[in-house]
Amino acid sequence: MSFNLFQFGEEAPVLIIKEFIILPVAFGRLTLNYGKNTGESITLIEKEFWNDDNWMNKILIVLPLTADEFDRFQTSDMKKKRLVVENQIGTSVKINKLLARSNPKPHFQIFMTGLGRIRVKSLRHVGEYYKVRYNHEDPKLDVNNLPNSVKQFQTEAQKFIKSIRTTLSSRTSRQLYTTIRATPPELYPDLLASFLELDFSDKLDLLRAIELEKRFQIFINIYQKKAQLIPHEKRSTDNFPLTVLRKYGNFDDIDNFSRQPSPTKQPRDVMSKLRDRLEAGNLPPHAREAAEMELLKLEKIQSHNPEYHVSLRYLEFLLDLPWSKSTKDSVDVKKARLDLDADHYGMDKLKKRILEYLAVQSLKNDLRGPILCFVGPPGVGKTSIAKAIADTLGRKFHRISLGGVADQAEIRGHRRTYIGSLPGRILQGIKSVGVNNPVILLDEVDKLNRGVQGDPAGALLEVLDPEQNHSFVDHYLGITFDLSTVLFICTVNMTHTIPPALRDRLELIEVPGYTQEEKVEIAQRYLIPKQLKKHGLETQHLNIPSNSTQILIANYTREAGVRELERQIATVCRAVAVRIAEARVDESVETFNLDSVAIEEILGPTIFEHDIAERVSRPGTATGLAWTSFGGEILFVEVSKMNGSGKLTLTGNLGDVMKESAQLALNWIKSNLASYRLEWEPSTTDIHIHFPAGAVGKDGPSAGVTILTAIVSLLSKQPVEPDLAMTGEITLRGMVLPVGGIKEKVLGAHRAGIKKVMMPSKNRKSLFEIPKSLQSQIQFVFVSNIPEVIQIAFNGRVKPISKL
Ligand SMILES: Nc1ncnc2c1ncn2[C@@H]1O[C@H](COP(=O)(O)OP(=O)(O)OP(=O)(O)O)[C@@H](O)[C@H]1O
Repeated sequence: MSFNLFQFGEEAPVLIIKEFIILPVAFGRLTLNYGKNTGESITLIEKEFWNDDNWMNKILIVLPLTADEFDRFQTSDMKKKRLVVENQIGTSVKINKLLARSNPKPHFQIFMTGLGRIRVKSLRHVGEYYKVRYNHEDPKLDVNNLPNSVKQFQTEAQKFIKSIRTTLSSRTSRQLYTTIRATPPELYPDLLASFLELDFSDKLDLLRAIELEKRFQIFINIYQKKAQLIPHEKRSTDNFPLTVLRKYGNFDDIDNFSRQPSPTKQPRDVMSKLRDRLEAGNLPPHAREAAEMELLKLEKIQSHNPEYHVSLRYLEFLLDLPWSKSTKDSVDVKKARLDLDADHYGMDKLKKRILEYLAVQSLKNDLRGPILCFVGPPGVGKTSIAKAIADTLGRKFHRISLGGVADQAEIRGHRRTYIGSLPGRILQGIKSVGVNNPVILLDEVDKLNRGVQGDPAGALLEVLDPEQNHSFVDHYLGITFDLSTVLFICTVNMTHTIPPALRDRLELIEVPGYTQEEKVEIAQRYLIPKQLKKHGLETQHLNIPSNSTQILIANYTREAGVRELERQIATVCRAVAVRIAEARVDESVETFNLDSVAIEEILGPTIFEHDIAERVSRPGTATGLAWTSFGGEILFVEVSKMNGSGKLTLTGNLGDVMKESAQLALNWIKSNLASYRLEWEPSTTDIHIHFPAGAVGKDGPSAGVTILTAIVSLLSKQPVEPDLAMTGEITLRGMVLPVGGIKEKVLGAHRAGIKKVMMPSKNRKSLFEIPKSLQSQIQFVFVSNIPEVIQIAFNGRVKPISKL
């Protein structure tokens, strides 16, 4: 995946949704049913919120589209999807409550509060849903220079509020006034509109009105249009607004608004509360001094001054930080061993290293030491084992995803002089867990980007360096905060993209992909019980025998880890939950046995077919093995020739090293044409080599033997042996050199149904990494030069003349 260096703004998951709007400062409730068209939204909510302990602190973007735009989005490719959503206006929201229900059919209920308008800058597909980068679109109202529409609005709004008030209890009406006072004036149209039953198009006009003059005018038009719908004689009576007032449900929710201070009057109790907190908090001297200074400054600023809010937010953040709150460690290596074994199958090497680490640190009575970094494909349990470490130590856990971060301010905060400045993610995380010694997982450190906004890896170095991190300065906070008691753990998918200076500080520990047998064990022991519990099912409700788990793994997933498998098991559990909920009426609930027929009924026909033999049945194609950040995978190489002038064309998003391998292969063949009796006139023939799946970037020298085999296959008109996959680097003189990632490649080959793997002789020693169960299912052949490659790839059907 590549990132544009010039993408600014924050990133958050996005719910792209047809004709549903939540306005800033409004409450909204959204019901998401499990259905064909809601798969992406459901996965988003499950992964980003339901399965994440930190969901309360996350931002969701709700992006409303018209029916027309939505259809266009659904039916187009990624490029066109981007055109549909980029530059659109949406709302950033905070989810207040999330309910998963299975009655009458499975659905999520999401209760949320709109925070502000945003403009989408760019769209990114992450697995099965989308994320957007966005900018805030919050122009402020200049109170000294009000546009005309705002003045007109003030009169209309007063009428409106007065009439609403008569229909409300005195308590609710007080709350309403508090809410209005607490809302910045530029958001008044949104606030009042949230009390009206509005059409989608009216709401959309209002949402998309960034310019304030226009926004106020739109509200006035909407309000007046609503008023005209009411018969004249009723209009003058006080109950007019009731007829247009939305049935708002729980009016008490309005209380939640009142967390902001009044923009027109400086509430005295805000100051005294802050002072009380300052006195009660056990702040170190330098933080106390900074807080006192800020408090003095705040007392002097009028509350309608924009500076007031900036200063108040800063002070609240400073006081919220857990300067002296920490949890007590319980480092007990025996217990840690049991805890890790209790939720994680296998992973012996990793567990051993973690226990050693804990043992050493407990002897030193200090958890400072090398920074552990777990390396492996997605879904192999890197995050969940880090969480288990936190649990066994009795520490709080916080995860920070760094994928695609290109701005050092994400780590170290913005200086307060910036409008909308925020603290960095490290301190935000520490604030959210409420203690200063959590385990912080820095996820996807290998996907940090260097952007125009500074180098985030440099900032991270400071965070991780034990020499420096006791006096870490976040630009927003402006004073030092001691990070030395935080236990940092990093995860990466691949090592070569970790910024080099950072790699130096990390102790890399490999977490490899799983074999089919290991996956069955993980599913039977952990994933199935976990999902049953999550869906409110008992073991007597659903039986998944291990041969059915095998079918799920082989036919419905293709991954190195077990994340997709867990998702498929969750789908099965949901389907069974529905059956049980429906069956309850006549009270007979039998154990549901998941056999192959039931699997197909619930999950549909097999997703992955083993079609390799068919793909390589024609001359000119060969199957290679590649190592990617998702684990090992098979990779096809296709070659064709045409009349021309001896040109070589390479397609399929290749890196330079891979292009060089192709050139090497071709040159070796040119110099050995005669001895293999290959039909080719280089000066009048063009050769085209293509690597399918052009969207995925490919590089490295290990495809050399595969490219060579595919070309020989084309020129000799002989198909390559079916069920054979290969890897190895070639040299111009015909040698085959060893390559890396053998274990992942072999696991990938096995997943794809390959029966025979050809690899360089020098890689023979890598076989010890491969589980015994796999060694008996795959035949390994070793080669040290190109003639041997050709001999094995064609099973003796292509031979050099000299050996005839
Ligand atoms: N060995 C294992 N035993 C039990 N459960 C496992 C094991 N490995 C993975 N899992 C489960 O698989 C799921 C996915 O794991 P997790 O999210 O930790 O993967 P990850 O390696 O961190 O992936 P990513 O790199 O995408 O963040 C979790 O529910 C985890 O508990």
